[in-house]
Amino acid sequence: MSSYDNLLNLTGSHIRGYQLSRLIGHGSYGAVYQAISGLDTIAMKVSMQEEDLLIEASALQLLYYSNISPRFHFTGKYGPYHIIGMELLTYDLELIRETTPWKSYKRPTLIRIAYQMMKCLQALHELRLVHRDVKLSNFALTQPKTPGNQVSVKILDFGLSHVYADADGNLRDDPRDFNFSKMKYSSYDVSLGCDPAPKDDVIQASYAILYASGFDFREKLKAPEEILMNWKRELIRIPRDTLPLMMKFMTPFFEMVGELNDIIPVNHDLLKQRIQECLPEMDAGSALIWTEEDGQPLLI
Ligand SMILES: Nc1ncnc2c1ncn2[C@@H]1O[C@H](COP(=O)(O)OP(=O)(O)OP(=O)(O)O)[C@@H](O)[C@H]1O
Repeated sequence: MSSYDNLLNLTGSHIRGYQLSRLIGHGSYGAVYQAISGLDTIAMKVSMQEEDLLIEASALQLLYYSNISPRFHFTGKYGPYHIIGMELLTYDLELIRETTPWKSYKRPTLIRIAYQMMKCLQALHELRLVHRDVKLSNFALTQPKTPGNQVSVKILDFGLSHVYADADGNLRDDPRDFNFSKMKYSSYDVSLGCDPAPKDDVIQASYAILYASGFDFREKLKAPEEILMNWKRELIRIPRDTLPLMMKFMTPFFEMVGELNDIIPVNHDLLKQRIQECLPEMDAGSALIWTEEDGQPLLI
């Protein structure tokens, strides 16, 4: 058995001058490790899927200066695996939601998270990139900055992303030919069979925001196809009546999400403005702070 037989067993391996020190997590085809070289600690994604990993690497390079995705360091090979070295983030937003006592974010935190999610999508879409796999666990926090422990939200996992248009605006097909209509958390249009467009990233983000608020989206996804489709349609058609009680305060945002279509480009600035209108007494664009309360990590 060679030293790289098992993707999940690479702790201790030396790759590109880094030693893999801890398995952070794994997805369907790859694993992410923490890797250390002297004082430098990074994240290393190791995967069997060459094509998706190369697409992820090029997306991260394209986004390098936008500051909304992990900073790209390098890409390469290790035995049968393809690797990406990138900035190490801390916890993803789903993990934090799960560890809070009420399994939800409080309004002022939620509003700032939503605002930063829109900033992430704005930067992507301005580079004609669609993410196509937007969910709460694909957003993660940066390492806290001193002084003040400020953190920001970055977007992860570009394996399913796609540059949807060239510089002249001509639409580009993805030869990988994924079937996004089968993805449970696809937007209504995509569930019907339409190609995912920027507005569908925003709609998926609106589901992630609902989930972050404490709404049991995971349970909703288990509902029979017809009921789920009906809910997705009603959420964009009449958000005021479809939103759960605790989320009615975000109606201005959801109403605007409901008006999005594939003809008029997404106006991210207006979406951010709508998020701000949902909780006027607080600055939605202000920084998130990572702290501790009774020994428990807390995001405020
Ligand atoms: N740069 C990073 N810094 C810190 N953690 C990361 C980084 N990139 C990914 N992770 C974490 O590593 C884990 C695995 O990520 P990965 O993107 O491979 O799979 P996934 O999103 O969990 O699953 P899937 O591939 O099925 O969507 C996740 O928990 C993710 O939060």
